[in-house]
Amino acid sequence: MDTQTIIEIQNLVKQYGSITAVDNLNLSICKGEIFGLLGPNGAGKTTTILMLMGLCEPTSGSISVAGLNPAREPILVKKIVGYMPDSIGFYGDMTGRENLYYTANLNRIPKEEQEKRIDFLISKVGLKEAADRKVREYSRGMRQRLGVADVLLKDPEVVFLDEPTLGLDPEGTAELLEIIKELGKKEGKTVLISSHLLHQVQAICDRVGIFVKGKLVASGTISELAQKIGGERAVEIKATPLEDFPYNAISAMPGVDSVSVQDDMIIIDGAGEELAPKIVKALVERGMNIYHVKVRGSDLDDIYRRYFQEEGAKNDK
Ligand SMILES: Nc1ncnc2c1ncn2[C@@H]1O[C@H](COP(=O)(O)OP(=O)(O)OP(=O)(O)O)[C@@H](O)[C@H]1O
Repeated sequence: MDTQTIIEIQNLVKQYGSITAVDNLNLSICKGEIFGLLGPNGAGKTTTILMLMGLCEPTSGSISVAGLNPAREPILVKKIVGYMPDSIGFYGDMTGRENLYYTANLNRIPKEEQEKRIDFLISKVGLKEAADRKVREYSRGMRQRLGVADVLLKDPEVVFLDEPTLGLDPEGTAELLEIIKELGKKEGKTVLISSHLLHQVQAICDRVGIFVKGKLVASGTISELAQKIGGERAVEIKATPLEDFPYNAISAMPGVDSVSVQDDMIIIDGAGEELAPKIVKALVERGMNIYHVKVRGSDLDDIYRRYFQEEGAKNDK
């Protein structure tokens, strides 16, 4: 990945009266990175995105997007960023293609480029079959895919997606996530996704930032966050036949504190990420069938839960 910084946020604060929506945010995002802004409702994600686009003025602090200051140069910033809000408005009585032409004209994309670009994007988001149907007949998944095409029309360097998969069925979600992933990996676009759907974010983001009450309480890759918080260091395994499980051999492994069985799950306390492959190897060598392996604390759900517990505990003091 190109490690050139494209978004730089320093000491950013946004206050609405007595509410501090964004509280001293510092964050750098690299070109081509897919970054997940995570947090519950009201954590300050949307306010941050609006300030990055120059649609809302910071109370204090500084922002640079591709070298531009969104508060002072909002028109230039709007040329290089694309924004897909959580509910996108399309004209229902126009077709998907017509809606894209409408946006292309609004964005002053030269007429001679419009057809090629729109055809390309329609096929990119998998709407070839549906492009000439009225948008009011579209499913939510199709509308979201049209939304991605709409955002990409002006070929933005940075794409902001607010809760892009909200309300989609699993198939629609998987398709949309694949499209988003390609934006970063194949096209070098920088993508910021605001979401509270952790598994989806985990599947496609290079790094995530966890927001709680306007504060960025942690940021990094999933494994960095797991390390920072000092995971539970337990490995859980489902393997059969359970009676063949080599308790003594596994208990004797350096680092293992204890081995126990909870329902049909074997829990190996003390064993972290490093020991998991060795344990699996030992079981396979003994002819066991493995159905499930998880290093507890390494999952974004665990990390998220623990950050919230920590922040809750601080606020209770
Ligand atoms: N225009 C506004 N006027 C007053 N308060 C606002 C305004 N916009 C946001 N807020 C407040 O700022 C805080 C952060 O809101 P924001 O919408 O940025 O959070 P969010 O993390 O995006 O949440 P959501 O997931 O619900 O969109 C909330 O307390 C919200 O009520």
